[in-house]
Amino acid sequence: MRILVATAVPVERDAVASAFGSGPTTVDLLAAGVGSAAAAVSTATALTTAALAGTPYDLVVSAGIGGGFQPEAPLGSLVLADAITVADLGAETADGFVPVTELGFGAITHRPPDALVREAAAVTGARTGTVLTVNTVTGSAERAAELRRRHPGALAEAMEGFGVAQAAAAHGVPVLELRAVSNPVGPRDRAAWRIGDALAALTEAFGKLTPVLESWNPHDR
Ligand SMILES: O=C(O)c1cccc(C(=O)CC[C@H]2O[C@@H](n3cnc4c(=O)[nH]cnc43)[C@H](O)[C@@H]2O)c1
Repeated sequence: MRILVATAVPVERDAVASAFGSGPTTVDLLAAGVGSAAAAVSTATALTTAALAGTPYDLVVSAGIGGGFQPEAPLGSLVLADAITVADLGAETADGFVPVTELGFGAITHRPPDALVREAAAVTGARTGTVLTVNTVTGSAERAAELRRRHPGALAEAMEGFGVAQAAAAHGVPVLELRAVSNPVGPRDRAAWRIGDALAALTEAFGKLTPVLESWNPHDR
């Protein structure tokens, strides 16, 4: 079982690495960049490189900190995606936002394997729900409410999951997204972000999650 974990920034990558100590692991870590496009390019490159070397990945995990919708996803808690949905890929119309799928193009959602999500949530204590991918961090109550109206199952937002999932799908590799909540989705208050607590939660989660991922049989989907 070969696993690729893609974070956005090095501090998130290092938080995941802290879960492994110095022993051998089947997990490779990648700081893939902030935003969906950077994450997609970096992840696709890593997947292609591994495949060409004859050692393809079996699973990709998009991981890092994220905003949590309140009160369902409190600061310091974990959210595991049962759906990875891009929230702002579409068109503004006189009737409001229309996703690209309703315009006849592409996809807006990738779905991680059900059984693996259930098992991973049980071992980490993560809540399961939709994790939105956005290009702009939400900064107002109005935008948060609009996202909740359009995505009633959303528990968290971040900026990379959909890009990582697009790359994984192009390679036929299953994907997970795990977010540790560093801030509420809503009015911007950068001083209230609890990044340290979220990174600690990410480390603890990977300590519990990795044995589950390593023993997962991809045919149990
Ligand atoms: O403070 C800012 O202005 C700012 C603007 C863009 C990005 C950031 C980050 O620190 C984001 C880093 C990383 O964290 C994820 N993240 C964390 N909270 C949220 C959120 O509420 N909404 C979306 N993304 C979030 C994201 O995946 C970034 O990669 C700060």
